[in-house]
Amino acid sequence: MLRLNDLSVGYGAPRGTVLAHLEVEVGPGSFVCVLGRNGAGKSTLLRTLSGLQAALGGHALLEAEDIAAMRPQTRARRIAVVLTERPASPGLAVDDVVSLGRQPFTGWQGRLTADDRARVHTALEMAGAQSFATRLFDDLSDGERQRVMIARAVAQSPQLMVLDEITAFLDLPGRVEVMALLRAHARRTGAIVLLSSHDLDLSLQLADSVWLLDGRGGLAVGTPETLIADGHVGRAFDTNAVRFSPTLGRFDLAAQV
Ligand SMILES: Nc1ncnc2c1ncn2[C@@H]1O[C@H](COP(=O)(O)OP(=O)(O)OP(=O)(O)O)[C@@H](O)[C@H]1O
Repeated sequence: MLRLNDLSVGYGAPRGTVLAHLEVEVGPGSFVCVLGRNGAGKSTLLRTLSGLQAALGGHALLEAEDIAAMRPQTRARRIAVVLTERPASPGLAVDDVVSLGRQPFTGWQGRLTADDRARVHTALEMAGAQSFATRLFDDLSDGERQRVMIARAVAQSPQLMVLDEITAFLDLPGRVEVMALLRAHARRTGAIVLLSSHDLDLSLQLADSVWLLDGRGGLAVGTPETLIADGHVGRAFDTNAVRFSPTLGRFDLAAQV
């Protein structure tokens, strides 16, 4: 269970609070999409939930344990984070990079057990990265690297997986495939998967639950169906040029454009 308990996130002055007093609970096995326009606060929220940024107030609890107070080793075992930044991995082959996902569990020598190796193998297959497992990570395309980082997170077998705009470099079939595999991973392992995305259509089709940031500091939480029907999606994304149609379930150009 992930619980946001009166959580406020943001920065010092001048930007200050981005999202305030969040109260949300997520059960195991949920695939949650975090949606909102540019600057709404998706990355700020996900960084805070990953323990990479201090909260301005309140707590984020994973299985009742405050994420901010976890020892780095504990956090590394329980939370996997995938960001769009490219980690430089000079000289490392893809399977070495994915094996790093097991590092929080290996002893001080970092030796992989047969179980660790099996998890790495399965993760590479799941993420569709098996065919380039022996290549150098730094030689891969952006989309291929993104799959490797997903494989590393899967190999880590975390309770919470946080992925920030990771589908940005993937082509359309790749995005569908990756989001579907993350949802299946959540269901199969009981992990909570939190993914921010600008892929509104796909997210609304695949998410168990959506966290919709309205860009004014508000957060609406619900199933895609309820958020669409209640007009939250339109309020968060409509502009003079495009409008979300709840009946069609997609954006249309506004009449005057
Ligand atoms: N390091 C920072 N210091 C101060 N303010 C920041 C910092 N990073 C982001 N912000 C501000 O916080 C707000 C939320 O930014 P954030 O990056 O979380 O939005 P986002 O929803 O992830 O946007 P995008 O879709 O463009 O990636 C914005 O107003 C942004 O300018």
